[in-house]
Amino acid sequence: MDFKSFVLNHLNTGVVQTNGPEKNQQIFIANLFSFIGYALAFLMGVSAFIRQDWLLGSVLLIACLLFFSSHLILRSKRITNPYNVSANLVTSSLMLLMVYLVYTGGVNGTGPLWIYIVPPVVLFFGGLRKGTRNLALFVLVISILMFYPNNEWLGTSYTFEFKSRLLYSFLTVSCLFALYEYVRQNSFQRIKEMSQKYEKQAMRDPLSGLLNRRGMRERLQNEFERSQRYKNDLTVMMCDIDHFKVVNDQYGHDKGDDVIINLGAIFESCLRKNDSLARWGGEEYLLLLPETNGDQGMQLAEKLRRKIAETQYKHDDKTFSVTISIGLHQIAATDTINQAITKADTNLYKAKKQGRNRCIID
Ligand SMILES: Nc1nc2c(ncn2[C@@H]2O[C@H](COP(=O)(O)OP(=O)(O)OP(=O)(O)O)[C@@H](O)[C@H]2O)c(=O)[nH]1
Repeated sequence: MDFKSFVLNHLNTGVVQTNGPEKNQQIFIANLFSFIGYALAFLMGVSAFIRQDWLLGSVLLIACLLFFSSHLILRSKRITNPYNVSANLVTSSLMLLMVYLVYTGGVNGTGPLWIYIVPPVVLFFGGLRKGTRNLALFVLVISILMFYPNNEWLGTSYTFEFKSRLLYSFLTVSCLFALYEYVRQNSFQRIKEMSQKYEKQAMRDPLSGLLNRRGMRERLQNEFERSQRYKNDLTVMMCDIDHFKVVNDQYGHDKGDDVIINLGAIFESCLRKNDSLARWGGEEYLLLLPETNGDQGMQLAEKLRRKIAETQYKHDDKTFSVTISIGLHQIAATDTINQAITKADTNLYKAKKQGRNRCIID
């Protein structure tokens, strides 16, 4: 394994496809943060030991171990939500380390300069609400430590100007990061809603609002697998409007469209919640009936056929009605989805050949 793939492997610890892209990105960045955290803490800890600053060196090495543990947690299969546990560990270790640096002053009083790492990390891991809460807690703790009279709660001493400017600049940076996180969350939410909307639209037929072929394929796949696993009955029904060309020719395309929409509504009104209905082609509908055998499917088909034939449409001062032909097939264990649809289609063809306005099952 070369160095690049080693680093990428390391940073992708805990990334699995089932998480989805947003979560995986968070896990990747969590690994990156913990990697930077433990590498920096380790180097600074070693350098503190070389300077014979035993206490700072030990604290930094403990921080290094905590950051490394947050990475190990992401590998764990036993922890229920490894990302959350790891994120909590990174943020709390970082905040404690920074409180310690503010308290002691670090190397020559430069320790507090590291606290600007806190806002981006805390807001990234905690999100806007929890992140702001953690930041407020952090500000409260360091303010009490720094502004307690006579630097009594500090292991070092800072001038009032240094402390107040440190606090102001920290608050400014925190506000800017919180604003950025707010905008980022809002945009992310909007993009998510839009992509869900478009994903939904891509599954629907714009005229009738029913599922289109793509949407129905997904349902077919799911129901097909379910019926095979639990040995449940499953019936497909292919319906086609008879002589629909005549409707278009005599009453116009718009009226034809109305008929297509209305038929969809009639089908829907007769179906169960578990059934699926799609506009499969121009004037063709596909119905999928889980836990329904051929006889039960045939009863429903007859009901639909009669209801549709009885429905009257008005055009100017004329009324007309349409009929449908239906081909059914109860799916057998040996059928593939395509074979089942072809068999229903063959029965529909037979119904058309035998004079239309009828239902046929094999
Ligand atoms: N108004 C309208 N018509 C459509 C739509 N999609 C397909 N059609 C029409 O449906 C008609 C289908 O005609 P054919 O395939 O000859 O079948 P048919 O006239 O229904 O005759 P049979 O199926 O043999 O009973 C065509 O005239 C298409 O233009 C649509 O979205 N709106």
